[in-house]
Amino acid sequence: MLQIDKNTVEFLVTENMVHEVETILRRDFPRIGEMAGEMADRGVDRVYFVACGSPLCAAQTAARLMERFSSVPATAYSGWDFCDNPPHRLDRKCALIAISHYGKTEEVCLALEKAKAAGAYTVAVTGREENPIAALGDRVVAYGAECIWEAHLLVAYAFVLEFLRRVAPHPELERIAADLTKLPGVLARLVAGWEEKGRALGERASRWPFLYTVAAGPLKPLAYKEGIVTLLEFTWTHGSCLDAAEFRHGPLEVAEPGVPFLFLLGTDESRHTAQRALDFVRRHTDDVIVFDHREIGEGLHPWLAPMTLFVPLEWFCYYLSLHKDHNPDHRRYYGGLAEY
Ligand SMILES: O=P(O)(O)OC[C@H]1O[C@](O)(CO)[C@@H](O)[C@@H]1O
Repeated sequence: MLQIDKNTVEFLVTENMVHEVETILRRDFPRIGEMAGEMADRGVDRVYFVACGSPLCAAQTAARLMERFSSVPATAYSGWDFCDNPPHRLDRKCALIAISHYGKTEEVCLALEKAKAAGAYTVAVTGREENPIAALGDRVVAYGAECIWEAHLLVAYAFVLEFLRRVAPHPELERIAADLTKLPGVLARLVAGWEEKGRALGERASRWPFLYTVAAGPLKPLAYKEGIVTLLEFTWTHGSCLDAAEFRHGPLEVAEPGVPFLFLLGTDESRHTAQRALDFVRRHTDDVIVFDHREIGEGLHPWLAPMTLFVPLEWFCYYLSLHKDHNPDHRRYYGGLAEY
């Protein structure tokens, strides 16, 4: 196993996570509430999110939340997807929320500029006020955190919860908002309690040549983030992300000994869909790891599972990478190291 000082690894965001989450809940939710008020006042009736990689997955989760509990259309686009084929409807009654941690991702900046030029209400969500994207939108949320998954999810959820509270209230959304106050405590216990389990599971998975990540419903974007963005970019582990709802339509045929799977289980209505795929897989291979919000989420609302499950996954991926003798901060190509 690679020996490195975990305090020097940027990939690992567990140390300040709880404090960062508390700060976003306390400081940014009221500010986002004001922006949501502006959106409501101008009659916004459609929301677009634009981002790439991990922030896109957070945005997809929030867009799904909005569509689940309201009739306000919400779509999350990857940057070039939005720029190349923008939605037909893009006007002053649309809001576009662009998320980019460093605020330099070309296609996210371009999408924001296009939306602003078309008259939409635009918001840049970024790590720091001085990042380039901050100057491009009507409003900025500079969350000042390194734990981007939790930060992006919280900020995107805040837009959904605060906007819908004003234009289309729903009791389930108030339950989610109430449970968000309990999130820091749950995250603190997961950060403290999961390092050793994550290490053991990471060691086990480091012996596998690849990994299929499977989830359903609100956990699908997290499964993509972990199964594609994190496993490929940070741990250099081959793999793919599979939709449990589609598992019967192709993926089930490859289940056999030696084919490893990682399952994310939620407590929302889609649990039975993921459970069914898991039950099938377990009949054909022992190489299965399961992360379950029912076991770790201390009863938090099912739509907070993407936030709780991230912590065991973070420890798991960190130790998977170390057990493969790979520093998760190390890149070969990304970030200008190779022409792309
Ligand atoms: O949030 P930013 O700064 O736009 O960066 C997005 C990048 O972050 C990642 O999600 C993680 O490095 C990449 O996959 C993606 O290219």
